[in-house]
Amino acid sequence: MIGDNEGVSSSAAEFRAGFACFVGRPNVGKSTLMNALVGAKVAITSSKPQTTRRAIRGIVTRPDAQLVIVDTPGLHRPRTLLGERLDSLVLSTLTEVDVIGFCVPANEPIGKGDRFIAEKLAAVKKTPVVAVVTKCDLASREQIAGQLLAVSRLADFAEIVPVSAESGEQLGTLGDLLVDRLPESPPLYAGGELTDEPEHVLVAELIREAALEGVRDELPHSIAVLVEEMVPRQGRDDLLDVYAQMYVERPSQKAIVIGPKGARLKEVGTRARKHIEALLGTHVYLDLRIKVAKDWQRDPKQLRRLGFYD
Ligand SMILES: Nc1nc2c(ncn2[C@@H]2O[C@H](COP(=O)(O)OP(=O)(O)OP(=O)(O)O)[C@@H](O)[C@H]2O)c(=O)[nH]1
Repeated sequence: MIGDNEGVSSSAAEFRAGFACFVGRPNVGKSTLMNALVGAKVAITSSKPQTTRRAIRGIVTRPDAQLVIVDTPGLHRPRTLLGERLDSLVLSTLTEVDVIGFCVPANEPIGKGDRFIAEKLAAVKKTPVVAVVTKCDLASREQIAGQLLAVSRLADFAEIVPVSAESGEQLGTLGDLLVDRLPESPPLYAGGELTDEPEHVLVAELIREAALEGVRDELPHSIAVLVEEMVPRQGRDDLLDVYAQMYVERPSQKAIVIGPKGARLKEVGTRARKHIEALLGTHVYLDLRIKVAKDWQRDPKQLRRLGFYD
């Protein structure tokens, strides 16, 4: 008994906890990687670039450590007001975390975008950077070796590790490399918690993800979802009414989302509802409406309304 207690107290003293974030140009697999490490779906993923707009935290709790992962939007050159705000969000995130994972895919040559980010990271001197070569399941051994070498020439990284979120290869190693750079600290969040995003934000993200499936390339940047109300149905403890508003920028986009005779919007609603039910563990009635908010990405007032604060 005494031996057990000693074991607990000595491991508690070495417990590490802190924050990590993944950066990289859009579509390199940051969200997928975070989900694979956390083991649950908390950040949305899609094959379209720049679907992630918020710093969503996923929490990995192990016997020896707790890693809180902040998922950042793709770092890119500002084009719209929304883009500028995203970039300042990313840069402030970088100085607040204990370790940064810089993601470069194994199956694409290093380009201007990667160099742009590597330069930004070099300027954030106080945070160690682990370079992560992602999507290794899509590349040959030679390609991976070449990419590791090319990445090592980009900047002076603390470590470079090849991984695949798809096959799970080297995810444990990556976890260890990140944890090694966390300070000694008791856990920051209670066990079992996977994310600290408010529920309505996660619900809005699930709806947006459902709406993005199978639509044209320009649409992702133009869709925003606001969950206006989530209330238990009167007299029922197993049913939640969710009222959500989807915004697009142009009437033509509204028509795409709605589809012929409303078929697409109905599909989006059904898909989103299933994910929300899985997230919240209750039956859900989803009231989903769609509105045109002209050029909302360029309008500070509308941006604030949709949750993108200065
Ligand atoms: N085969 C394979 N595909 C992957 C892997 N990781 C991500 N992907 C795919 O790559 C695409 C982009 O992944 P995301 O995780 O959304 O990329 P992201 O970097 O978070 O993208 P943004 O949110 O746009 O910045 C998706 O279609 C993923 O399924 C991997 O390890 N292997």
